[in-house]
Amino acid sequence: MSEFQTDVAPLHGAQSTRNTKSTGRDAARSTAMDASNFTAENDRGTALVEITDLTRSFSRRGVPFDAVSHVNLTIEPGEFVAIVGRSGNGKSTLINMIAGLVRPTSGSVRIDGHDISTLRDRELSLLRNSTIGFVTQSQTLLANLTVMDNVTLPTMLFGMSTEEQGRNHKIGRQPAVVAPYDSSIRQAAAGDTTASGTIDDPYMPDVIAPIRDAEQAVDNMQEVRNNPIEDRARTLLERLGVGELAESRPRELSGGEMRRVSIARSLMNAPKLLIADEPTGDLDQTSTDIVMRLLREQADNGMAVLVVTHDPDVLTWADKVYRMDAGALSMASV
Ligand SMILES: Nc1ncnc2c1ncn2[C@@H]1O[C@H](COP(=O)(O)OP(=O)(O)OP(=O)(O)O)[C@@H](O)[C@H]1O
Repeated sequence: MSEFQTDVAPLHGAQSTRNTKSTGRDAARSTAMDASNFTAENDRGTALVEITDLTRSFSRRGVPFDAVSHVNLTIEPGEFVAIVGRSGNGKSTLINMIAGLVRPTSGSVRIDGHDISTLRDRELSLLRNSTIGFVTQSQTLLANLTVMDNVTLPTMLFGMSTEEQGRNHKIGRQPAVVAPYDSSIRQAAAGDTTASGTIDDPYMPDVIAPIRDAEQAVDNMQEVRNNPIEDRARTLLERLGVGELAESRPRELSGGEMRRVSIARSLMNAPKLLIADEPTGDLDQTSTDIVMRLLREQADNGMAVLVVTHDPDVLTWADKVYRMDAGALSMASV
């Protein structure tokens, strides 16, 4: 077993989504988020993602059209799904609806047993922060933080103590950290005006959880030095081939390096569902293989992985490949 598997994989294995009963992560999460009336347990079946007859309409020059049209899709824990399709065919709109960033026109998205259309903004934010890791197509690292601070920042935003993090780590539990939803992190970085990637949607609710003491969280970064959270971040960065960049600033990184750092950040929370929009977009073959091997391992440890890609190399790692064509989703032959 590799060093990475020793240090990182047990976090996933210990709370495999194949076991959807209450886990240490659930307990820690509810404590840290004060969400006693909200659990992310999937008590309605085994599928982590259930999309039913999902449609999203936009209009262009006054003419309505379906960017996503009557899509049905189910993703089980441990399943690696890839979606391909030409530009403008609705892939990003679909994954943004799955992540709760864009409201459907009709149809439903059920994540981990919850119909997200029935959730209030705060509940949706909690579900997303506790369940989903999201790697966006655009770069969203915070320019005024180091790579290490970017990767560990999500663990700070809900204020779990270092002691608590260490306790959970020792027993193989997932610390109560938030999935790195890029916009919320961007907002958390006071004065950061360089990050991009805002999803501009008139129907998008304010689903970003209020970030308590975000600036203080950044100030408290030193507190997490030499603790299990930082160890995990470093292990992920090393696994992704960017470990030596931990103290660098994003402006010092290439596009492919930033992409890998974003992937590390998305995995910090060991989310039940990882959504990645073109995760290998800036990467050469070697780096693509490194990233895909890591994502494949996450799926093998129970994470549901959904990747949108134009990269044929990615498809060989997936369990299922779908094609998006004019908003309609169909199974693709690879
Ligand atoms: N907010 C919006 N308002 C109007 N039209 C939109 C909006 N967002 C997306 N669209 C349109 O919906 C269609 C699908 O866009 P989407 O970004 O989902 O495609 P995509 O398959 O992800 O493309 P790419 O591969 O280039 O990222 C496109 O025609 C796009 O112009």
